[in-house]
Amino acid sequence: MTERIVVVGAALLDGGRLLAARRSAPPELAGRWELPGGKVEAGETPEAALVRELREELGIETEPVERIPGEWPLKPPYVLQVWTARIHSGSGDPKPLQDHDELRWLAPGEIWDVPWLDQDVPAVREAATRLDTGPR
Ligand SMILES: Nc1nc2c([nH]c(=O)n2[C@H]2C[C@H](O)[C@@H](COP(=O)(O)OP(=O)(O)OP(=O)(O)O)O2)c(=O)[nH]1
Repeated sequence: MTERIVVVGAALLDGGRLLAARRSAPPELAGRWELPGGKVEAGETPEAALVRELREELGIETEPVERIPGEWPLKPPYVLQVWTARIHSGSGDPKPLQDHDELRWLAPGEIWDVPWLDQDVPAVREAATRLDTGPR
């Protein structure tokens, strides 16, 4: 069996906008934009990993809403799964505490204004279709 490690990404939706995060490391990914998140650890559910990663990386408390159907290959053995998520009220604004050096809330017409990681493009396309109906 080949090892397969799930990376969870958050499509954080707020006010009809999607949060994009610019990676600061490693060098081959730095400067490109992604959905914040990270690797699911042993014994952890993807939803718990998402909440933990967003707390660590952005300093926010969040709630996963729904899994976006599909799974996208990253550098083996990693695969990307994406959940839409919302920020708890009173949690404050996300801050680039770890792994990122800039954050942007993208309105529907701005989704393709940032250079996403190539492997994130199909997932972002799916996430963008949820903007109209996402939490406000
Ligand atoms: N978080 C995240 N990682 C992504 C995306 N697209 C993509 O190729 N990756 C890659 C980058 C990394 O090689 C891997 C996830 O690593 P990470 O650095 O975000 O995860 P982590 O916090 O758990 O990592 P670590 O520092 O604990 O090793 O997946 C994405 O949209 N979000």
